[in-house]
Amino acid sequence: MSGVPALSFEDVRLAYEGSDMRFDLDVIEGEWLAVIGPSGAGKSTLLDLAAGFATPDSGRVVIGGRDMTRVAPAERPLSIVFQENNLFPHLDVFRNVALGIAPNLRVSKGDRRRVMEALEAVGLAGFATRRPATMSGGERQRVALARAFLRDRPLLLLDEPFAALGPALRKGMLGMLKTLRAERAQRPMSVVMVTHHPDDAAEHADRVAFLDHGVVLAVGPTRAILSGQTDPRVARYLGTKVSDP
Ligand SMILES: Nc1ncnc2c1ncn2[C@@H]1O[C@H](COP(=O)(O)OP(=O)(O)OP(=O)(O)O)[C@@H](O)[C@H]1O
Repeated sequence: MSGVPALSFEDVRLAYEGSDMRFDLDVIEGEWLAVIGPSGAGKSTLLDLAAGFATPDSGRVVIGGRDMTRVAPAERPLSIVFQENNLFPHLDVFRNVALGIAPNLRVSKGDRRRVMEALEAVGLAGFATRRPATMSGGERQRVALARAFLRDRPLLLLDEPFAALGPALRKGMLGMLKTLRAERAQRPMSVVMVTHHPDDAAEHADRVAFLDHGVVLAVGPTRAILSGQTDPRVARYLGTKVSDP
């Protein structure tokens, strides 16, 4: 896939005890890239490196054409949604979302309107004064999505944010994400989504990167990668049989 990279890992190396990682990967502006691979492959670490929660031993992390390798997480032009613990438990839903645009929680009238619109967009119009502990997992993840979209950063990192939800709810959440993203088609948000569900990748991703043992073993168009035909190691992971050419 050609185009301007929104995020590049340029020979990024990181060694933890027992695992060596080395990433070379471009995420193209406006694409939805799914990251799949076995447990321990380095998928979350890849996102941590992009977000600045991990610092490479060598190599560069470039976001929007700027070297961000040593830039603090808060200064990076991206949002990240994790599987859980995205919200501050002592703040109500309104404040949790408002943090996306007003880190000191000094909220103008315009901000207030935008927060309420974001909550409405994720179907949580009546939830502004609720605390996260009183909500379901799916509702909490919708709050996190509302905040991510309100922040309006060009890059959205998803670390299995819907993994703890049932299949129908997960599908619904991904559909909502797709809709929210389509609403700003003139400023496409690049998405990097770690998932253990190839079906989710098949439905939403433009491309898939397959990681194993800390390296990107295969990357390419979703259908080609998920067919298992491009790399037998992907086929083994997916449990698919590769037919003879
Ligand atoms: N902060 C850390 N300190 C030491 N080792 C780490 C750290 N973070 C990750 N690792 C190790 O790096 C390797 C990759 O971990 P990572 O969480 O990125 O894998 P993953 O592909 O996301 O796995 P899973 O699908 O199980 O979430 C693992 O061996 C893990 O133990």
